Amino acid sequence: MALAPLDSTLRDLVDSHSQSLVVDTAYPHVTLTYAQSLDAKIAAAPGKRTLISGPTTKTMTHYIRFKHDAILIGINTVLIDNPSLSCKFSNNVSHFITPIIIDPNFKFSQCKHSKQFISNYKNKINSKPIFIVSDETKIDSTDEFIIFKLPTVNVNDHKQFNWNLLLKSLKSKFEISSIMIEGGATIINELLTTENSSTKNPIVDTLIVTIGPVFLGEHGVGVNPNNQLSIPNTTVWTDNKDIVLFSRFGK
Ligand SMILES: NC(=O)c1ccc[n+]([C@@H]2O[C@H](COP(=O)([O-])OP(=O)(O)OC[C@H]3O[C@@H](n4cnc5c(N)ncnc54)[C@H](O)[C@@H]3O)[C@@H](O)[C@H]2O)c1
Ligand SMILES: Nc1nc(=O)c(N)c(NC[C@H](O)[C@H](O)[C@H](O)COP(=O)(O)O)[nH]1
Repeated sequence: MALAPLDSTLRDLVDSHSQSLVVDTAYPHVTLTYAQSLDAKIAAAPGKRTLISGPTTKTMTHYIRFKHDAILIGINTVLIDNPSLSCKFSNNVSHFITPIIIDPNFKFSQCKHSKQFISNYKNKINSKPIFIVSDETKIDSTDEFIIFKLPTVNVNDHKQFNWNLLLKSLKSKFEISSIMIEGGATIINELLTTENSSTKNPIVDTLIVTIGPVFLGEHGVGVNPNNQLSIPNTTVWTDNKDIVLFSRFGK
């Protein structure tokens, strides 16, 4: 289905929040963006794809994709939502975004749905997807995707990547200068409280949160970072349905 027209104020806000203030850095520009309910849930229940935001902010999401080299999500979101991870916004030119999936144990091998983003690569809609897997995983790149191996540490029996190493590696190995991170909950919670190890600023440069006019209740999947967190430099947009909060988070 065609996207709704892009609201011009939203376009200006995305433009002013998508540029790196510091260009010469070892890190890509990181935009963290997601849609949440009024009770800070991003899905109605684990495993349930849930529409929270409306058509105007959906167009904004695709415009944000248009402004970034890559889109990163966690493997659970891939398995639950079967996302297209493509950019449907075009300004006479198409934008080939690179899907990046965080999948230390390569759970993607258990994927039972149609793998939309792989078909999109084969149909020349996306760039070739990159899976980030643990360096202990025995899987190699194929003609459908790139396997990129990184070391992990064990935290509560989970293999954990270091976000600083991961983001710097994406820039140095794949020339990714800007990355949009869409979730899910685990990744959002981690990134909200991760520092850039050189500057000690938040590792996220820009935060864009869409709030839909709905409560999703106690079974919902929540955004709840470990620590208390104040959001600096905020600007708010609304169309009297959704509310979008923009922040130059990392500065
Ligand atoms: N509303 C929104 O904007 C939005 C956006 C994306 C996803 N979602 C929802 O989020 C839910 C999924 O969230 P979730 O938390 O279960 O899954 P997730 O998509 O965040 O994936 C979590 C998995 O990613 C891997 N991972 C994450 N951080 C890692 C790290 N530092 N090192 C190594 N591996 C790491 C692990 O395998 C982990 O189990 C789904 O219901 C989806 O619909 C909502
Ligand atoms: N903006 C937004 N509003 C929502 O109500 C919602 N549930 C998501 N969720 C983001 C999640 O990552 C989805 O899986 C992808 O947004 C799927 O979108 P695509 O198929 O890639 O176009 N995002």
